[in-house]
Amino acid sequence: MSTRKKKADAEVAQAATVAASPDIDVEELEGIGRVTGAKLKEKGYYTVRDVAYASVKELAEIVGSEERAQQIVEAARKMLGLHSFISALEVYERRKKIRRISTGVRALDELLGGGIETRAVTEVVGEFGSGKTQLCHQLAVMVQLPEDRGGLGAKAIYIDTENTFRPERIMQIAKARGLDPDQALNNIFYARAYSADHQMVLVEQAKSLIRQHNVALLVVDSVIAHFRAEFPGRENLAERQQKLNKHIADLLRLADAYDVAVVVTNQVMAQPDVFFGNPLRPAGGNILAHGATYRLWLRKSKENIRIAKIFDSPYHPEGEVSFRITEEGLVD
Ligand SMILES: Nc1ncnc2c1ncn2[C@@H]1O[C@H](COP(=O)(O)OP(=O)(O)OP(=O)(O)O)[C@@H](O)[C@H]1O
Repeated sequence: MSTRKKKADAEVAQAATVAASPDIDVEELEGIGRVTGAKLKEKGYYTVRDVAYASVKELAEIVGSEERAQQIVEAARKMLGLHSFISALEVYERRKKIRRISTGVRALDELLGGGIETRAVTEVVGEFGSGKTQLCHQLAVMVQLPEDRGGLGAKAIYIDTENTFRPERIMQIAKARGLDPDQALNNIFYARAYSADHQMVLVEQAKSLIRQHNVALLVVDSVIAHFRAEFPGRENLAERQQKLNKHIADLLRLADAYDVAVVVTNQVMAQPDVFFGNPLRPAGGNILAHGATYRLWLRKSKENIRIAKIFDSPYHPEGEVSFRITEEGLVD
């Protein structure tokens, strides 16, 4: 395993442990030592979270020095995934490491600045039949192509929540792109998610697959279906949003730590205030809006023509392009 993957692995495992159990005993903190752990507990700092938000000065009185207190606070914040400031240069360097997967549609790639990005969560939104699942199938093939043909020579993981995955369609698209259809299927790890909890567990399991294989794409089609079904109505909205928020945060962490492109599809819902702009809005509202790095809206035009538009992106000018869905997949 490469050092990069090992480091990512450790960070994600840590974050996952914390997410699963937010009240981790302060003694679990790396390098804390039993004596210091006991002292902290004596003074009321029982959990990693207590320490992460503590004042360095107050902790210094317990652990003996400000330097040691600072180390402890930083370790706790790291364990909780509470990253602090980084330089703008580091932001720039990180952005340079982003890789792209071609969608197979030149106009769409141009709109996306070269293709679907790794280290990001791309949300594909659209009405029934707008082509969301078709795009996911196509990407699961495109990622396998060599770099000079728009791919990353890598495998894909496909989490299917509504039983819409069609291996025959993958074979068709693979063939059209010059890949061996059986091999193309073999390069896709597939799982059907039967509930929201199962879906979240599958994301955990996806991490170990990514560690073992060269995976550069994770698809969740559709990301919100189980959450909507299990937490219906306004009375369950808070719980649903909270759970969905955790799921999206987990996907974002995975994308960033493992240099993977995460693509989630989302349904659109009618909104009550149809007189103010678009009568439709993506399900899950702000959770996905804040979580997803990019939002791509697909719309059915006439016959097999589809319109794609990016919205809510800090990096891209809003614009739209059209493409077709044919036997060969998505084409210009
Ligand atoms: N082999 C094919 N040849 C041509 N067009 C196809 C083919 N397979 C699918 N399509 C087109 O794709 C459409 C289905 O798109 P897709 O399943 O991606 O929609 P979706 O946005 O995922 O919808 P939903 O929300 O229902 O899952 C079909 O209606 C058809 O127009």
